[in-house]
Amino acid sequence: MSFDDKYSYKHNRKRLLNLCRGEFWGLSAAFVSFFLSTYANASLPSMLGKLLDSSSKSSSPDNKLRAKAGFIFILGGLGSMTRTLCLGRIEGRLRGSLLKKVMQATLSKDVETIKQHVAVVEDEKEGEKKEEEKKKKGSKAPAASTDPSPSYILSTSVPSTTKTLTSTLPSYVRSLSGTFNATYKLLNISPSLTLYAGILVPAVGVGSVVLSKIKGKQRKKREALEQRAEDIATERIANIKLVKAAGTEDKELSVYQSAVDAGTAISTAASLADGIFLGFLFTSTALTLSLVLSKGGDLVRTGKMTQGDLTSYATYTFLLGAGAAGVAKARGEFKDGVEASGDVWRAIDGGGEGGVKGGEEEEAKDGRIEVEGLTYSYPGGNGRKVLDGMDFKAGAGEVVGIVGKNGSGKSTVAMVLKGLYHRGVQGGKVKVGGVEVKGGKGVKGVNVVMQEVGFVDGTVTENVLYGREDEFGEEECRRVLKVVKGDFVGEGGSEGRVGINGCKLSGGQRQRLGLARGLVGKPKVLILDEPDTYLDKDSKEIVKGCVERARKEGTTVVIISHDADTVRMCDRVVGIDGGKKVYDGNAEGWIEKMERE
Ligand SMILES: Nc1ncnc2c1ncn2[C@@H]1O[C@H](COP(=O)(O)OP(=O)(O)OP(=O)(O)O)[C@@H](O)[C@H]1O
Repeated sequence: MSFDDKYSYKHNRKRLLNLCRGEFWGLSAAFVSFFLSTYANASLPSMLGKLLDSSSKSSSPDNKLRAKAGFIFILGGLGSMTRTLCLGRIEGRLRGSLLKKVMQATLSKDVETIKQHVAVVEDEKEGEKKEEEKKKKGSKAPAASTDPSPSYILSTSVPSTTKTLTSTLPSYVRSLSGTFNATYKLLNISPSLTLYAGILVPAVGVGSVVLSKIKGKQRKKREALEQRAEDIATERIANIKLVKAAGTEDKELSVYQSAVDAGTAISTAASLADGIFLGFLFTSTALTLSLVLSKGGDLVRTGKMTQGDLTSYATYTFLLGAGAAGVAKARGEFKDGVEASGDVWRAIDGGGEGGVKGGEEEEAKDGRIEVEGLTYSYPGGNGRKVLDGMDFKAGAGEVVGIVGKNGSGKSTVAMVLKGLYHRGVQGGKVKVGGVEVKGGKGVKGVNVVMQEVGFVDGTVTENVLYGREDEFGEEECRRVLKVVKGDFVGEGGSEGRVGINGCKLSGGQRQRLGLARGLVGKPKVLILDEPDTYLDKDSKEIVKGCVERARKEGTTVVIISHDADTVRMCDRVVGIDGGKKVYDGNAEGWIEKMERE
């Protein structure tokens, strides 16, 4: 079964309905209250007719009838209230549970898969073209699946999935039962008059089929456009400094506006189709009602029908129209919701890509690194070999530099060593401390300080010990902060907050805290990816201090750097070009080679 077959409409609907299983008691209560309110709704027009007949026939009130009417009014009110309450609670619970599952699945995906989303968005236009071509050729292959961003799934697809179950589906059932009930009552009160009301049925049927087809097509386009607009907004806001510094606010606003406008144009077309249908329904209902009332007036005048019956009849005619419109609307919305749920199921299943890391990482026995014939292509990167049979070795406790031009593959080696990139590995062997790194599983005892140090909104201590809080406490934090002279940080010291993504920190402070994080727990291997980018001349001494400290602790240090001073700290240097090792020797030799070239 292919990936697209798995997420067919039938599969998505089955999985959506399966969500009900865990909500048996809530749904049972909602069903009972739904039954009560439907019963009250269905009885209301006949009851009103009876009240009219009773007050027009006699001046003394029919208390029994009034009590029955009062009971029905209260029953209907209570039923509606309980149904709304039950469904609202179920909606909240289901949404919460799906949000958690999507987030869990997103966090368990590998870095390469999450990064790939960017490429999918960029390829959207290409995808649309291919789809058009497929249609022209009459191919029955399933439509290419779009890949919404995790944030779009959390903010849009999950709520529309749960609403389909707790709002659309009940409206569908309510409208359907309302339509059947109204038809039954109409036939019961006057079969001859029902001929007139029957005019509505074929018109509504044809209208609903046409409308749901038009809406289905528009939904797909609208979703893709909404997602595009959200991605643009997220990216531009995250890069607000870039936008402001370049003074491109107006340009970015117009890019965003055209994405929003494209979505609005589709929504307008969908609303127009909805509006035409509902307008048509209103006119045909009004026409039918006027026919019913004029013919019914004749029947009342000739004594074949009471005024109360005619009132009930007119109300049921109206309810039939409203029920049929509700069925058509809910049917289209249900289809949309089932399709939106497909994004949620794909996200929860991990979309067949990446995957959850299984089990504990094995501890490195020592700091040896052995990379043999490593070949790597980025997933979605057109098969280009970023690493092409790369060899690299480091002995325990050695300080080795990985050097080379921009884009030569240095950071990719670091990510593979840490076990963060694995899907793109096409060949070769990677071992750290005698333990093989494979299948997205890293080796315990390897710390990496990334080129862009990441932060979460919390204190300095929380960020330095990030992910290791169970193993280490404040004492370890103080020790590593001292090495990087990190007692500088903010007003609150190590208890001061760094802000969302460390927005309160300077570039140099970020890098120093990154280095401190790298030293936590005296790792067997420490990988430093361009640790000196944001540091001034004095602060570069901090990298030196950090490397010396690691050396003393017997840690193998891998430094990726372009800086000659940093490279000189290394015992040995490995040069890469085009994903291949082109140099293995001392630092001075490499620096001379660079100067010659
Ligand atoms: N997600 C990705 N998808 C496709 N190609 C990528 C991706 N990330 C990086 N690359 C490509 O892989 C190559 C190696 O990138 P890498 O970051 O390893 O280089 P680097 O040597 O560390 O460069 P720099 O010195 O500029 O940091 C580059 O040509 C880059 O364009």
